[in-house]
Amino acid sequence: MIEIKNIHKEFDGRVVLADINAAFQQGKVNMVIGGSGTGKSVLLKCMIGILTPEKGAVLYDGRDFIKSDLDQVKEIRREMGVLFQGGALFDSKTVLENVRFPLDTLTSQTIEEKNAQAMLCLQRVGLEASAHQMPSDISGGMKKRVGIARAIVMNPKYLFCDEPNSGLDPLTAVKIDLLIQEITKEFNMTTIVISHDMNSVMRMGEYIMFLKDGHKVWEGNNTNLLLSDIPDLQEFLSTKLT
Ligand SMILES: Nc1ncnc2c1ncn2[C@@H]1O[C@H](COP(=O)(O)OP(=O)(O)OP(=O)(O)O)[C@@H](O)[C@H]1O
Repeated sequence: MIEIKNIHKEFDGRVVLADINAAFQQGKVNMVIGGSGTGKSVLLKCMIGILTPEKGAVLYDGRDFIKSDLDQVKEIRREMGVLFQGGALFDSKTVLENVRFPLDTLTSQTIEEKNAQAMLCLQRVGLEASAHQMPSDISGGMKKRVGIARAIVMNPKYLFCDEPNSGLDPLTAVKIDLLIQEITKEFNMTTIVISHDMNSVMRMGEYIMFLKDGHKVWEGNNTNLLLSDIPDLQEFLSTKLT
């Protein structure tokens, strides 16, 4: 489980996250939704340590990430997998080398062990046949799957996905959602997905947090989302569902 407590972040005096609290459950797909510029990515960056909030705590199974010493920060970081928006693959590396990259930088395994582990993850996402291709030679959906394989190569406890469906056609988006759902259950991970895509939210949002202007306005799940009578949420949904 990941808990965030009173996360407060500002840039040059402008508040972009105001006292955000949430508990993201293990074995579930937890989603952060909201309009553009409402603080979703800043929240994710505060959680994975790219940004430091002015106030608040991020607890990884009780371990306070922000207050941790360097050794514990490293330990928690090794337990995180991140699927960045756009995939963030290295163009000059093959698919296999991209997936192997975390193992190359964070482990002392032999090359054979690392290749075997990377191939297992590529098999898991159905891309073993593309191991030796370059990112420029594969489709957008395949790139996302490579990004997922790389995110899970260290057997993470916590998986973060920033807009996993952006730029994908609807059919490929469904496949990526299913894959994220399946691996969340398979590895019992705490998965956090940032999304704009209401189809995706309705498909897999077991816990959903709605942000508006840096405030948490609503939380719930995909069965009670449409029943909410919160005006800000209704307005957001009306722009997405029409
Ligand atoms: N490094 C930064 N310096 C200053 N302001 C920033 C920085 N990063 C984000 N912001 C501001 O913080 C606010 C929240 O941004 P954020 O990227 O979290 O939005 P978002 O909800 O993820 O939007 P989108 O869905 O469009 O990606 C925005 O007003 C943005 O301009």
